[in-house]
Amino acid sequence: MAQILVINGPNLNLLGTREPHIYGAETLADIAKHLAQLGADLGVDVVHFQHNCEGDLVTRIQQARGQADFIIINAGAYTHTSVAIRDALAGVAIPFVEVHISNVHAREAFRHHSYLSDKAVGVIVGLGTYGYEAALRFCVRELAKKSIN
Ligand SMILES: O=C1C[C@@](O)(C(=O)O)C[C@@H](O)[C@@H]1O
Repeated sequence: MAQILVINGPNLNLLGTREPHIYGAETLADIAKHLAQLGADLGVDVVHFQHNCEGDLVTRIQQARGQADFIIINAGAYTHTSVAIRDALAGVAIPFVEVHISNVHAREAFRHHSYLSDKAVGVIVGLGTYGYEAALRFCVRELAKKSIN
């Protein structure tokens, strides 16, 4: 069964209570549960990982080599700062989709640049927590295309 690794970075463990006017009321546990259920319906294994530390995120990306077929990543604030996470994603060469709950382009200028976007297969911003579901559906479609060809 194909594996899709969902990675969430710093402060996303606070979803539900963190600036709900920006990030909504859903918790990370709600999102993880929903994605696991959707993954089961779509026939893929969804593995979830959250960490607040950059090095742990890098290590988890490295461990995905040979395991994950796709990565969905919301690197939180590290999106805008982390060459290390960019290098890890490039290093393992696993296709990935970058997700942001908020529309980062409608926010502070420092959120407009991402160290990940030009390496991503695609980027989803501003769709709220539905962005994760959209990303998962996209990944499953891509994997199905690959297995047909
Ligand atoms: O932590 C986050 C969350 C975020 O990645 C989002 O999902 O909208 C946007 C980032 O700028 C911010 O630092």
